[in-house]
Amino acid sequence: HVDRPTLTVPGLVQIRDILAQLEAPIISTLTERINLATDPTLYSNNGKGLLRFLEQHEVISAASGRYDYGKLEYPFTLPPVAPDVSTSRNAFPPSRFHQDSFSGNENITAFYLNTLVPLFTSKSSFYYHLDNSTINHDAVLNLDATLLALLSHRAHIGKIVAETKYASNVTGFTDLIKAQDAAGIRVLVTNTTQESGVLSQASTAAAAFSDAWSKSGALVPGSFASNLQNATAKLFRELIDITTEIEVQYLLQRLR
Ligand SMILES: O=C(O)C(=O)C[C@]1(C(=O)O)C=C[C@@H](O)C=C1
Repeated sequence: HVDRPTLTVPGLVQIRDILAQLEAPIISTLTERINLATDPTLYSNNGKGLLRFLEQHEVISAASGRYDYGKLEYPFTLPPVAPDVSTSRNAFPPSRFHQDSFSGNENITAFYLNTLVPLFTSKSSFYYHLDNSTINHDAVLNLDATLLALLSHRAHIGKIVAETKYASNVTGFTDLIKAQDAAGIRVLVTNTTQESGVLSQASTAAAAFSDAWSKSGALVPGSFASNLQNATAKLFRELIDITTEIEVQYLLQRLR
């Protein structure tokens, strides 16, 4: 992969801005999805139907370059991008992005199916059908696909968080990487003050979105605001954990 471009990662302050800017689109999509009635059979067999839907869409997305090297977008159903290998002709100095082989998408899918989908309890739909059916598999799956892609992108920003943290503490990380000390790396990348800020901003955004939907005249059940708040809290707690795992796995492979 010598022909891969040399991509330099931004600093931590800028990357945290990028993470913060993804909160509104994520909670906006969650707001739409939580207001559609859900047929649970859509997610049976470990989400087989959802994954089949994703695969058809991801084939089209891949053709437009969505999952190319350095996009920080990773498909749920297609083969992963090959990892980088450092050689003397193709070196990876600190701050140069180094593709690893880990994907957090399996964790994201499991969380989505087991924790988030059960919170999609709306009985009504904003699609009006003359037969009074609230079922709209395609609209539901499209929002699932949009939301999953956003969650995956957000979590995989962890790869560049990891790179920039490595670049600012090369000696500290090198020994841990050589020892393949995942627990030690996890301690070094974790910042609980930052986590609290992320969670509180997500909570503020969820309140703003439920407010805006109600004030804009959308049809919402009485439990909408608290359901959205609850789903958002669970979602961002999990996103931070998966982002952290992606950071750790990235660093374990950083010196390859
Ligand atoms: O901002 C960081 O330092 C990150 O590593 C990102 C992030 C997050 O997912 O938002 C993950 C782990 C840290 O404990 C704090 C925040």
